[in-house]
Amino acid sequence: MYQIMINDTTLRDGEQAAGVAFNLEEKVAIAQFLDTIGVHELEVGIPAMGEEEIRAIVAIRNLDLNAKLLGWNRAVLSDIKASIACGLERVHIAIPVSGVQIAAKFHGQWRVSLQKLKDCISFALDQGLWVSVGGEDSSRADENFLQDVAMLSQEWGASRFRFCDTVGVLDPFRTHLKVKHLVSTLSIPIEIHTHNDFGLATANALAGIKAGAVSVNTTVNGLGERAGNAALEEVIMALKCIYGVDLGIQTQHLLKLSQLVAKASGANVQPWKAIVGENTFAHESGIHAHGVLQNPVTYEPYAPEDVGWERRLVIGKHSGRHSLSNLLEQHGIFLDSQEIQAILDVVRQQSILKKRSLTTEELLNLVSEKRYSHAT
Ligand SMILES: CC(=O)SCCNC(=O)CCNC(=O)[C@H](O)C(C)(C)COP(=O)(O)OP(=O)(O)OC[C@H]1O[C@@H](n2cnc3c(N)ncnc32)[C@H](O)[C@@H]1OP(=O)(O)O
Ligand SMILES: O=C(O)CCC(=O)C(=O)O
Repeated sequence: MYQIMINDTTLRDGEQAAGVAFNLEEKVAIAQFLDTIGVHELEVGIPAMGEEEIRAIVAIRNLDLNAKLLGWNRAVLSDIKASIACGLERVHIAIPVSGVQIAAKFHGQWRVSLQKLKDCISFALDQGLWVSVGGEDSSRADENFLQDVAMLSQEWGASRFRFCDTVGVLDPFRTHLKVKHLVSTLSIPIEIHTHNDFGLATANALAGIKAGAVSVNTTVNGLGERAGNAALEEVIMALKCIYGVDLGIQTQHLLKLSQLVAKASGANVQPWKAIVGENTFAHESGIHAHGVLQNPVTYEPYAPEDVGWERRLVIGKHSGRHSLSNLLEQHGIFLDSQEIQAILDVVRQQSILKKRSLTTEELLNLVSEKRYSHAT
């Protein structure tokens, strides 16, 4: 596969998640972290939002990061001027391309909106900026119209075109078809931007990449509009482990990054969230724990350290003898199989009553209450 670039939009589309508002320090810390681990490009925000946003973007720009920085703009000249005021050298200009969006936002006047796009690209180029164009709602657009807008963007001087599945309605097969078609007709690179309304954002992002997109938009934890975007950590790890494509990103820090963004966004990730959820390397079920004790590869697709986790064996309703003995032995407690089974029976009852697994302390108390501690 060709060189894939991540253009992370946690600081733009991620922050658009309803109820999320990063302050300047949080935006700076997230940008710095993303840069440190080697993310190639950051969509840092929307300068047109005004003073506060501009201050944060300027602070990020002043960090002199390795990552390229991109400002998001509408096809509105004052937006581009705001990006310039931030000192950004790269601007992304978005334009709706579906019938439904053009009707609702531009009263159907697609010629007017294309003229605005042309004027904005031309103005940005005159100012020496690098320009990317986004086809908002590309997935629902008429294919010929989308093609025309992309070709015109290229002709007018854009250096990249973003294919957006704005409301997350594609599946990987249709994503592949649509992106492949664009890739085969344009000479500028394609970026894929996907949403998770049907839980397919990461799969669709990968399908876009397979079809030839060389840049992919992600957000940490999949944060973003409605059901969110393709998650940075999922795209990176899927590319690495499923396709064997190493983006050169320091994946061992992905968990810490996730925690930083969860805190700043006030949105915790669910325990079963791929890569960064707290259950990712937690094994309770007896059959799984037994397998993992023999060889972790039985139930782990990659090593926990690869993303910053440690493996956890959890004792609860579904545990079996092997993991219980293993845990007790780590505390110097050696029981025979009858004793282990008796403890397991109580563990099951207590887990149901407490509606959770048992802590190590609870388990050790249980053993001593049951007077098995003599077996040490
Ligand atoms: C799919 C996406 O994620 S797109 C990104 C969406 N992100 C955001 O909206 C977050 C930040 N947005 C904001 O702070 C504000 O919406 C602003 C500053 C951009 C604009 O604010 P306001 O001037 O108050 O306008 P408001 O948000 O109510 O309406 C949007 C306006 O932008 C226009 N617009 C929307 N998209 C585009 C576009 N791509 N190009 C040009 N104009 C556009 C709309 O037609 C509407 O114009 P109108 O005021 O002439 O009717
Ligand atoms: O950049 C664009 O064109 C729009 C990006 C976006 O957030 C979307 O379409 O969901």
